[in-house]
Amino acid sequence: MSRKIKIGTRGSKLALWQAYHVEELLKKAGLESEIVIIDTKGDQILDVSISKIGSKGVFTQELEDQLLDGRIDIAVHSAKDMQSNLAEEFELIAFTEREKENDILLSKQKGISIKNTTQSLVLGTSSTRRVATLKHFYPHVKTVDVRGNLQTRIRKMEEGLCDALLLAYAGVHRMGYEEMIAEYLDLEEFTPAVGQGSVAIEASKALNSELKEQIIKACNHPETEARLRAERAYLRVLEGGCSIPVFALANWEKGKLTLKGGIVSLDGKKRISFEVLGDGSQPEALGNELAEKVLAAGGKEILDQIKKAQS
Ligand SMILES: NCc1[nH]cc(CCC(=O)O)c1CC(=O)O
Repeated sequence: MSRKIKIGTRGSKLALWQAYHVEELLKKAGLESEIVIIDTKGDQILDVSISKIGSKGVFTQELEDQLLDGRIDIAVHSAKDMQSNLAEEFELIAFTEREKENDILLSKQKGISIKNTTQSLVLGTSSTRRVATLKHFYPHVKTVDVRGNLQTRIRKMEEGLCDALLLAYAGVHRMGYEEMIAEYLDLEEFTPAVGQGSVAIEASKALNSELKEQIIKACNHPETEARLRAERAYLRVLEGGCSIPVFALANWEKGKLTLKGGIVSLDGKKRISFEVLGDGSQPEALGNELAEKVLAAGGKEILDQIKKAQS
């Protein structure tokens, strides 16, 4: 009998949901697995803004160490938390079927909407993309930095820190708070972060190729994969970590991929966005094409400004 596949994950509730999700997909394909919880540096520094400590690898280093020495076979992540450039030894081998990509407002108050300009509204978020997008489209909305897991954020909201939280639908859905969703935000305005809504499976390139193929067959959703590879190629050119307000969303229609995405300046004054259309079999080329367009249209200046402000 073959041995159990070891799934490495962080210990947060959202991370565990993702690991159980992958375990379930493997099980449906007849593959046995076990979950190995790994503590990362990022889990220990929750009170400091990730953009201040540097996003690179704070949630992934310890998982990658264990991938390399074989203590785990795969590591499971929110696809959007994965940096665009992995170290040479690793690869993303599968992306689970994506769920709704939208950002949403979560609130206990009735009738909350960012479109209502007659009411003052304070939103809790810690994402530079969301703050800059609000400044651009909804300058009347105020924001306040809120950190921690979803449960902690909801508690802070209840204590009066903000009227609503601005979050990804996917995480809210996975944690079971859908009934508190007050508004779904428009994908044209709040174009999500690259990868939002999908779970990525990372492996060492040295992973046994037969096992790798079995895992891909069990967990990978090819349309989601094509969409995410296009988005991630875009992110790679922009060198965007989670602290840079870039956004991109690919869609799949009958073998064709559309990719819309861009960048917004931190003050919200400039927002550049394009849509490109290409062949579904060449997702990376499409990502590169979008990046070229965005950079040439002023994205380069915005990027340089942001890097200067954050250094
Ligand atoms: N940035 C943190 C993060 N990473 C993944 C999710 C949610 C799940 C997902 O988008 O796949 C979240 C929460 C959020 O942005 O609201």
